[in-house]
Amino acid sequence: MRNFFRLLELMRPQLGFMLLGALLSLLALLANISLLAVSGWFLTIMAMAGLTGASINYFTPGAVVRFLAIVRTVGRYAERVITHEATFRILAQLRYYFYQKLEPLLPYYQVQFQSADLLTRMQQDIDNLDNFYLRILLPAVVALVSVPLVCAAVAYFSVSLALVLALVLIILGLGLPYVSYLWARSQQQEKLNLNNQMQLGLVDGIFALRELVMYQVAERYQVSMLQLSSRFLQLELALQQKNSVSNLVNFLLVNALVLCSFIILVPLAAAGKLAPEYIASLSLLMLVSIETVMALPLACQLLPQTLASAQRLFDIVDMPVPHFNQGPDGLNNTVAIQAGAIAFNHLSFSYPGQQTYSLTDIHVTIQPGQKVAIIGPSGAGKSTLVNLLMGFWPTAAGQVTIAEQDINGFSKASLRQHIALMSQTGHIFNATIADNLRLANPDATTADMVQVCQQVGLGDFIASLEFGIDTWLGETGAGLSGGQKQRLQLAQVLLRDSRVLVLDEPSKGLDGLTEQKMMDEIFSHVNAKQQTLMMITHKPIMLQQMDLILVMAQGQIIAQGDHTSLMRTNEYYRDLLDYF
Ligand SMILES: Nc1ncnc2c1ncn2[C@@H]1O[C@H](COP(=O)(O)OP(=O)(O)OP(=O)(O)O)[C@@H](O)[C@H]1O
Repeated sequence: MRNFFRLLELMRPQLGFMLLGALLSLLALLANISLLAVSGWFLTIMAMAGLTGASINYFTPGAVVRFLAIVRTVGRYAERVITHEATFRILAQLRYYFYQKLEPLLPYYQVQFQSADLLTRMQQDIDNLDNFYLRILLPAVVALVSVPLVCAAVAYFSVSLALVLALVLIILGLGLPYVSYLWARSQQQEKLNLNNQMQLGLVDGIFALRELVMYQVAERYQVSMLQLSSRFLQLELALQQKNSVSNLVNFLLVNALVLCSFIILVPLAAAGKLAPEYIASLSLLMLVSIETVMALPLACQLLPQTLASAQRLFDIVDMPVPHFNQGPDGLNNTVAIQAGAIAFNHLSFSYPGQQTYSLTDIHVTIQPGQKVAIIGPSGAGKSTLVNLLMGFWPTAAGQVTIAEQDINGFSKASLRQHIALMSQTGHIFNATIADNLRLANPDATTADMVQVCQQVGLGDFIASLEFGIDTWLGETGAGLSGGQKQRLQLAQVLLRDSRVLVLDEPSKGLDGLTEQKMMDEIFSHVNAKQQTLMMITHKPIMLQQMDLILVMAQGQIIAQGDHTSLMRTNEYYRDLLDYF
């Protein structure tokens, strides 16, 4: 129930729309019930007048019927508009809220989150929450108000009929759905789990399609997906069958209610305690009064599923947020990042939930404008070091400082404005080359973009394309080769014009000539702009041009110096270069 109230609290800003929607819904429902009841009464008195030849005023009832019909139609239309407006606003607000909560957690909990699972949560679970107002709260509120009103109106004519009506409505609205829920609970749960499994399997399968085909396991994958899918269909069928049984009981109860109304009302009319024209009116009212609770079975069915979706989303929201102790996005920070030295002061770091340290006692200072290479075997901690500089994780033991200020205190915005990172796992968006470049610098002109593409060796390729830099790239840059993707990411970093460039193996996989040209361009760019360069690389041609080389192994800096001195004095460095 805690999730129920948390959802209510989240939706509070849309309370006005929600209440207006409920009011209109109630109005349309009551107009419909009254319309049928008044019509029944009107038809009866008209028939009786026809039989007896009595003259009656049919203008007033006719006008009332027309008025109720208009209220019902307009009310239903307005109700649809307002309740859908409220739902869309709620959804937009929930999406924004959950994304805002998720964003600061993402680099921190990268290992725990599975992208397919996150996708399901952010898309399907949030979509499931749209049921909460439209299909759960709204019917419940409407039933709570309308059932007592309709029963009170019937009690005015016959208390016993009102009691029978109340009993049937409670059975139809709550009893029957509860029994159906218990009956189908385990299958519903299994269906939900299967649905999640299918989504995860499908997303993983699509991402890994090439590997599945390559390792000849695509067929096995298809069979496992088919098994899940046929079990899902079996469950759907079983649930539909149960639903049909519940619909049958529903139908029988409603008709029994109408029969009951005749059994109670006819003797009353015979005894002169009820005007006979009310018999048809009240019987029709019985028939239509089930509309007050008609949406409750679905609400009961959707409630557990919606609360389960809310729980999955709140599980993310409730994860402890890494504490960065952020400062304001002030000018001082910007000035400091632009001009200050970067220092790692006895920095040790372990990833959340890990027992071992990925970095141990890193102690080094990088002066503004210095070109620094970081080398070391796989798993040495090179990427971790640059990720800490980017502020992706808060540091606990030791410090990373810029101009002697702890970066935990810098705002993320000012840190990322002045430190540009080209990581190994950069993402190319499903957009044009120009759109991808503008992500890095929204103010870049076409000339800037063309120039930077030339610098990274993409000039000829882009010139050969029919639409040039306006060429659409497809999902994750499908229209580019691996090397071209890498160069496009480098172009983004250069276009960003930051004070510090952090490049994680920028020339990995490129042929010697392209690599040489690209590196020359990077160095002349960095020299011209007096930028600080930190580069993870193993390429000797680059190492020779670096001011400082940090040799890392098992999370430590085991040697540092320039290429010539390290070649002369450090055997590990020489072996490492031979190895690469
Ligand atoms: N998100 C993470 N969660 C937990 N452990 C991690 C995470 N990222 C890296 N590690 C661990 O930290 C250690 C250092 O990893 P890191 O990626 O920094 O090495 P690297 O030197 O950059 O390796 P490579 O050259 O292969 O990219 C490794 O033991 C790795 O398993």
